[in-house]
Amino acid sequence: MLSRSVLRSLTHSSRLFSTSAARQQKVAVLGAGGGIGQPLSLLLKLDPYVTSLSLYDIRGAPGVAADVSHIDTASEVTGYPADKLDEALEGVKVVVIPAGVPRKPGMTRDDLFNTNASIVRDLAAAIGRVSPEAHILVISNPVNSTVPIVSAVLEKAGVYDPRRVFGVTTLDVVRAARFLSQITGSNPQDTVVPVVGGHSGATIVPLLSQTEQGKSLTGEAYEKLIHRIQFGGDEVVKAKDGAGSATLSMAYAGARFTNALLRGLAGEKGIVTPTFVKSPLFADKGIDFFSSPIELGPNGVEKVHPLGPLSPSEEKLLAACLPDLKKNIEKGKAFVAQS
Ligand SMILES: NC(=O)C1=CN([C@@H]2O[C@H](COP(=O)(O)OP(=O)(O)OC[C@H]3O[C@@H](n4cnc5c(N)ncnc54)[C@H](O)[C@@H]3O)[C@@H](O)[C@H]2O)C=CC1
Ligand SMILES: O=C([O-])CC(=O)C(=O)O
Repeated sequence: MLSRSVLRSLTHSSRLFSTSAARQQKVAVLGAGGGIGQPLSLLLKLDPYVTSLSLYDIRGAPGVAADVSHIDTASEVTGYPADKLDEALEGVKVVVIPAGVPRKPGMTRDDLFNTNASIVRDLAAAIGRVSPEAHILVISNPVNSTVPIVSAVLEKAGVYDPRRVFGVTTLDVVRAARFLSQITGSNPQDTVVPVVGGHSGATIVPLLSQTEQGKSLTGEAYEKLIHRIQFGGDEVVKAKDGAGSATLSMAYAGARFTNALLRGLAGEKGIVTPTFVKSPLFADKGIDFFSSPIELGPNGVEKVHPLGPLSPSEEKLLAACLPDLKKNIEKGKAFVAQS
């Protein structure tokens, strides 16, 4: 079991905009014109920790910015067209990246690599040049590879701080809470499931044994729930039938993670949530990025929490996760090495 205080923190950190802002920050969204970018920009406009919102896309960001800017919260909103990336990044403390193509039915997240790897690489290079101290929140898939890509680009540029690069895996946590609560009848807001590993299929490892509501689930009910959490993205891809993947639930998850980070940066204590970061947990197996509950603070990552005791089923899930994750990470690194 994770310690009581970590579990309490996970619960506390699973609220969107739960407190009033102590310190505010400039936030940029790269890919703001897209299916995730638009509702994410809307939700960030509502976040009291955001003082200024910089919306960039190769298509449509000024229009989204004009629209969102009419909402009656205090933050300033500016839209930047394709040729104004550097301006969009000036002075930003947090950059959220949902730029890139989404899946269509029949595709894996890894099938997006060929298009999205270079998009993310080029955006990371611009961040490294213009706002090297920014915290970078990567949504673009495949997250298991795009986070190593961003990290390697910053490393090449000599500005890498592993405490400031995050893969956003919050949607897995959101789905786990929702799907489990549908079975148990619990309130999803109080149903906090640590989800660790990576963000695709078998690399997504939900730790139901560590939750009050999930620990007694066994047999077919357990197997079905694990499958649903691991392949929740496919449900949406199938239902959208060629029109993309999760956008609205992802915008919610992205806004929630951004808010958690902003609260940590502002000095709030006890902000703990899973996110895919440079991690020592499986570094001895050559896997140096991993998602586990992370404590967020003024410098970004303050503490990487261990996984805690796993059930025999979770040990099996972890064993299946690690080789896939290793391949995804190595693919990202190799891409930058060859660029
Ligand atoms: N981490 C996660 O849990 C999730 C990740 N995703 C991923 O998020 C990404 C975006 O998904 P959607 O918003 O649905 O796609 P979308 O196609 O609706 O939007 C993507 C946006 O990125 C923009 N874009 C492309 N190249 C760009 C560049 N170089 N600079 C700035 N903007 C650029 C496009 O113009 C478009 O507006 C996909 O890779 C998807 O797989 C989606 C859901 C969940
Ligand atoms: O399934 C996809 O391609 C988008 C995604 O990452 C998710 O919804 O978890």
